[in-house]
Amino acid sequence: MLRAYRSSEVAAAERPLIEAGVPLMERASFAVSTAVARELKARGHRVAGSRILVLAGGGNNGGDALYAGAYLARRGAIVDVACPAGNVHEGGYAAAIDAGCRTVADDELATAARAAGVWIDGLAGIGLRPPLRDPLASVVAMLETERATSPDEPIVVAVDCPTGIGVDDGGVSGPVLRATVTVALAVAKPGLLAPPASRFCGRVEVVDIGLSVPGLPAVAALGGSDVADVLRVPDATDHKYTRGVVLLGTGSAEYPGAAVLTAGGALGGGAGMVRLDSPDVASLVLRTYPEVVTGMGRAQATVIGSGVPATDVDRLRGPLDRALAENYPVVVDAGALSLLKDGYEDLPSTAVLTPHAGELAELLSARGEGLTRSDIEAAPIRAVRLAATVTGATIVLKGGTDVIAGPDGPVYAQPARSHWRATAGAGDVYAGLLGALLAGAGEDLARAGRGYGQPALLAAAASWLHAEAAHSDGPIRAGQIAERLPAAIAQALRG
Ligand SMILES: NC(=O)C1=CN([C@@H]2O[C@H](COP(=O)(O)OP(=O)(O)OC[C@H]3O[C@@H](n4cnc5c(N)ncnc54)[C@H](O)[C@@H]3O)[C@@H](O)[C@H]2O)[C@@H](O)CC1
Ligand SMILES: Nc1ncnc2c1ncn2[C@@H]1O[C@H](COP(=O)(O)OP(=O)(O)O)[C@@H](O)[C@H]1O
Ligand SMILES: [K+]
Repeated sequence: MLRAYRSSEVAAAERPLIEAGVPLMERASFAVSTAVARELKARGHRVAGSRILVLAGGGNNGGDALYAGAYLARRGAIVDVACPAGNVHEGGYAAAIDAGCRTVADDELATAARAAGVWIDGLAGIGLRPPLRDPLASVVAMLETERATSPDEPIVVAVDCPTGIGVDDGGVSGPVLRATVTVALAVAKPGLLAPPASRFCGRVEVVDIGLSVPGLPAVAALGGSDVADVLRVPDATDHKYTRGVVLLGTGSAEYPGAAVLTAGGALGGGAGMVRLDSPDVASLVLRTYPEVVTGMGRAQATVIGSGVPATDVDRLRGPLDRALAENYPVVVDAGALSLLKDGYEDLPSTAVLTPHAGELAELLSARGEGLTRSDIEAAPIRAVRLAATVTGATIVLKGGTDVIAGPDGPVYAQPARSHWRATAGAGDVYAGLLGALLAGAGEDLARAGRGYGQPALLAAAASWLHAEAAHSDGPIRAGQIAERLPAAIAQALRG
């Protein structure tokens, strides 16, 4: 699991170590120099003879970059050092000069940038309060143009974070220096995991510098082994009912395929049994999935709304109210989200809402929170937290990175592995899959009560599996994502 902590929490955890003389900066800069060497080697280059540009701001982030430059110069790299902030970390600068680095004047920066195959971005780290001010703002804008137009794009290694991102809120409010790889010191930071900032980070590598940050992370991203920990694997005592029954109120005469796709998601996600309560589309679903049972009945999780137009959702009130009354989990997707615009003031965390940004904007405005779709896309962490607080429910904001929050606990940010996933019906598969994971835990969730954080964790696990199943180098259909879910589950369980 990648765990991200806010800059104030990192700074508080650092303080006693720094006071005790623990050489955090030496460790950080050594890790950065190792990352640079690894990037060079991966492209068939050696450190000796490579041209490297150190971009050093006036804070400790600049210090890390300068000491890293000194290590690399001692290994034979040709290292230029630019300090465009007007001030500089003195110890780091002295070490760099001592190791043979060359200082670049401000008017030589563009030329030095063009000549270097690697840029080390130490302009600002967790001490930055965006938006970036001049002179750094213009320097970053110039470097970004240089990077984007260069025939040989440089490898940009960001120290701790790409300069310019909102480290704590994941926002982007000015120029940002896009990274190839971000070397996160000790722990990730929210902006490294959550969009839009995470889109500027490249690969995120967390390096151990002997600093641990206590408490729950603000943002987390599950890996395969975390998913394996929460999956319910059947044993000799299980039968279809204990594994979890998913009831689907999905699909309609207008969008019949959504019922097929949610059923595929639930079956592929390991449901013990799938029941379908959508008479209009039952024969279509049975043609693809004869395993599905039609009609109402007991279920440990309910999925409603996928492929049901808002004009036809009244029939879903029954299953929704029953799930809420019995405290069983319910996934509220697509058209069914419109049911929540009136009433349903205080939902439990076992109600999991799966909007895209447009649907979340509509839901929030119906609840008196005037956020537009673009406000939500600019600040998804804030939007899901707000929506979870306002509704009491667990929120899955679907997109290139799924951003998930319950009424408390961390926000989960689960990235797509391929953007070919953005295809019609992929969300229906997700809703069915999530239904299966929730049904597997349904009895426990029903017992645990309203504010329990597990639904958000299960939604994050569903996002990981969905991303894995949708991983593709070319176009993929939603139906194929459903078919590949069993392999994704097996992959998580293999570790
Ligand atoms: N505290 C420590 O000893 C350690 C910190 N580490 C490094 O230190 C970094 C944090 O260092 P600092 O707290 O010195 O801060 P930073 O170096 O991240 O940033 C502060 C600098 O940015 C400038 N700045 C802030 N907001 C700005 C804005 N909006 N526009 C333009 N300039 C702006 C400040 O004037 C200051 O020069 C971490 O990200 C990490 O790289 C590591 O060396 C590990 C140990
Ligand atoms: N840019 C993107 N890259 C990867 N996945 C995406 C992107 N945008 C959306 N997705 C995913 O595609 C699916 C779309 O779901 P949704 O908007 O409900 O569409 P539909 O109703 O057609 O299924 C979600 O699982 C979402 O996470
Ligand atoms: K940086």
